[in-house]
Amino acid sequence: MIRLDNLTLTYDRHPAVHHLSGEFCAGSLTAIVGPNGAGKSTLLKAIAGLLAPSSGKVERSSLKKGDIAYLPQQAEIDRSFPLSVFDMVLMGRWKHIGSFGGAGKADVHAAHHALEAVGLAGFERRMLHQLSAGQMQRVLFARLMVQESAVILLDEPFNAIDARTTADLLALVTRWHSENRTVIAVLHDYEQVRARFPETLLMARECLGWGATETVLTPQNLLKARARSEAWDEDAPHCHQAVA
Ligand SMILES: Nc1ncnc2c1ncn2[C@@H]1O[C@H](COP(=O)(O)OP(=O)(O)OP(=O)(O)O)[C@@H](O)[C@H]1O
Repeated sequence: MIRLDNLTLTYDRHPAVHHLSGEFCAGSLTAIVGPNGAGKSTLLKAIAGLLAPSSGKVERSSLKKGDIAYLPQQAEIDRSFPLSVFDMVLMGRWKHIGSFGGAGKADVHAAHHALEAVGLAGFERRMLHQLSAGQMQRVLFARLMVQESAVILLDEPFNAIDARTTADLLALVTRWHSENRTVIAVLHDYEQVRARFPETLLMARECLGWGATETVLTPQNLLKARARSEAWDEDAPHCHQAVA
């Protein structure tokens, strides 16, 4: 379970996430939604341990760093690095391989199996910069598969991805959920969220709703989120408590 306790996250003292409290239960499948600039990616980074809270905390109970897999937005991934598809997927096995060991049979098998599962068998030797956006996303999902993490964080995983690839990758998300992993995804497609994600956190820097998707994604809440984000002052001083 991951618990947020009065969590506030800031950049250069500007608040991006405000006094957020609640919990992601073990095995839950949650969408984080909200307008642009609502703090969704910032929250995901804090859960991944990549951004320190300016106040409050993220409690990860007994989870260790390797138990949390994080998929950033595609724009944040440098594809010019000379790396093959196979090596990229194999890198996901680092916690099994360790710092000094080489990849064993089981690791190589897991990487091949994952590439097959995402429909990229035969692409092993391709370099990352030779892939389309959709193929790259399949590679990143294959890497998540071999990580075998208890918690999987996905930041806009289906952005600019065609319907077929989205359906394939959504099926993987559903499989992870059935395997009792905790999956948290930042998404913008409300229909997708309603159809596939039982829990939703709606935020506009602060929490506007967190719970069963049908009770959170109401027209009133969505209007409130839009109004809240439009009204937000980018130059607001450090962390005044927002009024609910
Ligand atoms: N590295 C950074 N340095 C300074 N400010 C940042 C940084 N990253 C994000 N911000 C600011 O923090 C706020 C929240 O950004 P964040 O990326 O978390 O929003 P988001 O909800 O993920 O938005 P989107 O839907 O557009 O991806 C925004 O006002 C943004 O400008």
